Amino acid sequence: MTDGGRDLVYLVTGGCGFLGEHMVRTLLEMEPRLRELRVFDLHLGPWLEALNPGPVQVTPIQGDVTRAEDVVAALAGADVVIHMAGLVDVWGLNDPEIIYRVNVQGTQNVIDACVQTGTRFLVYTSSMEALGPNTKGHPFYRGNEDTPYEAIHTQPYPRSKAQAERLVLEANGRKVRGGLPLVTCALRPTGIYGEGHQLMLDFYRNAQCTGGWLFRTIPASVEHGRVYAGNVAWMHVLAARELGSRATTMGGQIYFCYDDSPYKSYEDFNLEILGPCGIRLLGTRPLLPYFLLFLLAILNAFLQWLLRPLVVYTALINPYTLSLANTTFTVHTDKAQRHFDYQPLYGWEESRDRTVSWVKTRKGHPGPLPRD
Ligand SMILES: NC(=O)c1ccc[n+]([C@@H]2O[C@H](COP(=O)([O-])OP(=O)(O)OC[C@H]3O[C@@H](n4cnc5c(N)ncnc54)[C@H](O)[C@@H]3O)[C@@H](O)[C@H]2O)c1
Ligand SMILES: C[C@@H](CO)CCC[C@@H](C)[C@H]1CC[C@H]2[C@@H]3[C@H](O)C=C4C[C@@H](O)CC[C@]4(C)[C@H]3CC[C@]12C
Repeated sequence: MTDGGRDLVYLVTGGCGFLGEHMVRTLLEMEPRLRELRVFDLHLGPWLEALNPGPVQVTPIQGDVTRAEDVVAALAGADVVIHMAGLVDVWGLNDPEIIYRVNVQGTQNVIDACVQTGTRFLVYTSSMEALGPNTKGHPFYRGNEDTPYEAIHTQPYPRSKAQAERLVLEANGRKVRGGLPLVTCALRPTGIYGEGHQLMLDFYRNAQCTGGWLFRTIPASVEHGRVYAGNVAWMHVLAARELGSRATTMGGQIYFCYDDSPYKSYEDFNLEILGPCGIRLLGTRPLLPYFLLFLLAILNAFLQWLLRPLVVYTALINPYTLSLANTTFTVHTDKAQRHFDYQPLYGWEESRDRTVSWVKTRKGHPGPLPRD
């Protein structure tokens, strides 16, 4: 070991995204063996500049996971890769072919680069959507990694996450350069919230336009899984740290991401954050009958199709997001604790308060913000 035990090189793909920034900051704070942290992203954030100089060398790498040569160059000499770059799109913003290229081919490129360069440990950020909810609306009520569930993927984003996850798990045990086996695992967050969560800010700003009100559209009884970004990042730190010594247990495994965030409907959960920011939720039951919302979702999908040659029209509600928001999907598991001693770093109150404080700092700011 060198430099006071700092001997490891990590690469985080997608390190400048919402979760990526939490990942980078958590690694710097919580991984004492880190010598160099390479932050790979299509778009580099200006906040990276403030991280050097420090005890860890932070190396920003502007690159594209769909370009195999970019990935190989970034990975050469790295010990661990945390692969979270991806297109998160359930709104039809991107062509399905592009989603496939980034999420699936990009992941294959990361695996191939591990083999080529000799990087032995790969943690993949999958999603609950690799499993569900399915389009039949089957509830997944506080399930775990072994709960049987019929995964049906009709949409490009969840399909791509399921395909990429499979590639990662199947790559476990492949021989990398030097002859040692690759060790992989996949983490499946549910809906992530926290500082930098753009969609939370969008709900906040929408409510400001209606005098501080949000209107209930989803029954309070529909539970939606949520997890704090700082805990998701912490789970990645621990998984990456333990993959070497617990390869037999952890290699090729999936883990749901979980913490103490309460089980609530999507809107009731958002209110836990937005309530302290002065927002109220109108109605104890949905204010619009479901069939009207469904018609609105269909209309939005039709408009998207109609306008496609001219503009990419997107709306929050489409048939898929509506079905997602209206289907119970929550997890209750301790697999990560059993396999690699995971305990949430932040309790619920702290996770909530950190997010509330962040929303409040954005309060008076007009229009969309660049991430900082
Ligand atoms: N946000 C959630 O609720 C959630 C839930 C479950 C899983 N996830 C997964 O977590 C990961 C991060 O999601 P996020 O919410 O931070 O999204 P995000 O869009 O904020 O971050 C993704 C990052 O990947 C980068 N990226 C996109 N295409 C790239 C390419 N071709 N090459 C290199 N970098 C590229 C983007 O520039 C961005 O910085 C994704 O893999 C996503 O599927 C997110
Ligand atoms: C009916 C609307 C009025 O309030 C609410 C619509 C909410 C939807 C836009 C969101 C409901 C569920 C969200 C998704 C879920 O939290 C899990 C996800 C998995 C992850 O991999 C990416 C993000 C997302 C798809 C997330 C996106 C937003 C919702 C569909």
